[in-house]
Amino acid sequence: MSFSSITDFESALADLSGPDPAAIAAAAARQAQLTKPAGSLARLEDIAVFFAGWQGREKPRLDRGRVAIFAGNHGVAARGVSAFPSDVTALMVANFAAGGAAINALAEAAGLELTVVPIALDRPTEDFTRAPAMSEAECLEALSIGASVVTPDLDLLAVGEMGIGNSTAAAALCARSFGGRARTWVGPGTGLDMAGMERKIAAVESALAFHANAPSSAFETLRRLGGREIVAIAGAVLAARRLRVPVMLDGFISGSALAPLAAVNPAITDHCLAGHCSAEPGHARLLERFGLEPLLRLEMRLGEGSGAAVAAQIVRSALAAHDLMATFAEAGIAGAA
Ligand SMILES: O=C(O)c1ccc[n+]([C@@H]2O[C@H](COP(=O)([O-])O)[C@@H](O)[C@H]2O)c1
Ligand SMILES: Cc1cc2nc[nH]c2cc1C
Repeated sequence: MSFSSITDFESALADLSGPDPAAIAAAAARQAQLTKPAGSLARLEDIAVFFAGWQGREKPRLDRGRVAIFAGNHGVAARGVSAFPSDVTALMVANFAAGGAAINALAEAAGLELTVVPIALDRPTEDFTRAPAMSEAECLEALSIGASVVTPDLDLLAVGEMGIGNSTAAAALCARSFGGRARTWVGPGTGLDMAGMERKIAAVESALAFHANAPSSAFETLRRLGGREIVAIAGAVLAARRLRVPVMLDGFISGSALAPLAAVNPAITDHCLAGHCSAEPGHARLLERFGLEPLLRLEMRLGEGSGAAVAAQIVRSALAAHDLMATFAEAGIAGAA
């Protein structure tokens, strides 16, 4: 899937297919027959049925899962809104390639493959407090780059990001999409002190004022306030929907990619699970807006797909129970009276 025009993007967002009702019914019926009191595996049961619906099979699988990490640099970082300098983005991309980052260990532990996609790191986006972050062509290109990591053989796509300054973009995207004051969406990111937080709040406030009269479409919000890695996540999630590949979201920044889309069509998160709730304060608020209950609350705030990779292990447990447990009939046990 690629996005060669804004219309391509808008039609994909307007025309979201649903899960397979027959597979959902078959998986739910199987859950009801497994040797346990009805509902006792609770959300593990829901996860199995969710995967059945999107994969279109009674017994869903997780043979091939991919973590896709997108990386981008941000003009707004020059405003002192991160605890780290922008060159750390490229250095961490090199670390992902060398196998030394947290996500390398966590993807390996979860049995997921890892794809790292740096996007024009030597060309930071414009400072969105005084200009649109990207041109239309740049935004479409980032959407298509995101879509290109999704292949029909995937059983799960986990989305992650790396980009110094991108929690400022995420806060701006959420505020513009869902309303609320800048300070309700801004948090410490990589570890800002109080003075840094005030600069970050001021940057988000300036951005909201600068773009206040711009069209409120999902594309314009992404283009004006997003970053290339964030836009790529939006493209990947749309492509996954087209191919019915379930998605595991990561933290605040990965989720913020869907805020402008959800403001237009809330069904965009229907094929997504929230892997965890990050310590970044805006994340809990964002998940509430999406109506998603996170699988984990470990107070992580790393990004790079780390929370999504850990949560994939919960999915493995859910699918194993669904696939491998005996039914009451098979075990010769009478069901509930
Ligand atoms: O996933 C999260 O919720 C999360 C929370 C705080 C920071 N991060 C990561 O830290 C970077 C953004 O933080 P900052 O302070 O540079 O805006 C970016 O590379 C993210 O992957 C990620
Ligand atoms: C070291 C470092 C690693 C990261 N991984 C994702 N975001 C990050 C930000 C920093 C600063």
